[in-house]
Amino acid sequence: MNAPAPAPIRLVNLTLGYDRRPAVHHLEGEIAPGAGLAVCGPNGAGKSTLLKALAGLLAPLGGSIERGGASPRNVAYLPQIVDIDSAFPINLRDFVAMGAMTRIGLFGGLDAAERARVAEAIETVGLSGFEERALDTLSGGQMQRALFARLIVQDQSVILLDEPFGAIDEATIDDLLALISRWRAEGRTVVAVLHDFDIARRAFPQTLLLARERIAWGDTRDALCKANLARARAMSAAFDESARECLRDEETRHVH
Ligand SMILES: Nc1ncnc2c1ncn2[C@@H]1O[C@H](COP(=O)(O)OP(=O)(O)OP(=O)(O)O)[C@@H](O)[C@H]1O
Repeated sequence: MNAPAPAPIRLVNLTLGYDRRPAVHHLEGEIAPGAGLAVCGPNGAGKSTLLKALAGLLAPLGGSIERGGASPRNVAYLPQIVDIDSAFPINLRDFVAMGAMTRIGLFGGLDAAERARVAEAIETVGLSGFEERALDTLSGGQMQRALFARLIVQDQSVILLDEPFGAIDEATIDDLLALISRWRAEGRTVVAVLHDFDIARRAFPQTLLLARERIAWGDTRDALCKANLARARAMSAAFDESARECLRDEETRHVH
């Protein structure tokens, strides 16, 4: 694995947001090495925001993410498909090879070992024969497979997936879930934002149910129980988008 010894990722009183407006409040928890964690919750709950922070793309407004010596560079991050530019003029092989960039640099050439790794990744996701195809000619499911092939080449110990199964068919979902189990069997940590609770129950032992704050974090079946889901919906509906400051911070300030 292209990574240092695994350490837990600790979220310490973590508050995240944009332009000082909090989107996720006071999150506490620990993601153990090798964990399979689903992040679920209503629209706008802060799921993608949390993933961006775990990927090192968003600095906390408060609190911290402790990585035990690892850096965000040791994380492979798959953004939501809407945020990916598939019109980029590149063929599938070169796109998958971009996963090797942290090892070889932006303009470094691929040696034989890296080329073999790229070919194997393409085969693993079932896209052999598509190597020369332009990215913008791939179907949605094929594009998702290509993105997973790039993650294989990245070879990181922590893999973050933002809604990896939107608009793809059952067969592709099954293949990609098999890949996720393989990653976990290799000791990698996988954190995935999921809207489909059945997939969370099937493939992710742990779930964080988020609605701007932590509603539940633990065994997936317990976290996604009816009572918690109802609470998440109510919290989300009650959230005041115009609130510029975190209410709990305000209260703490008044107490002191
Ligand atoms: N770049 C941004 N600038 C300002 N506000 C943002 C930005 N990105 C997200 N937000 C706001 O942060 C909050 C959380 O958004 P986020 O995308 O994390 O939610 P989500 O749980 O992933 O939602 P969904 O299920 O709809 O994808 C929302 O209120 C959103 O409008």
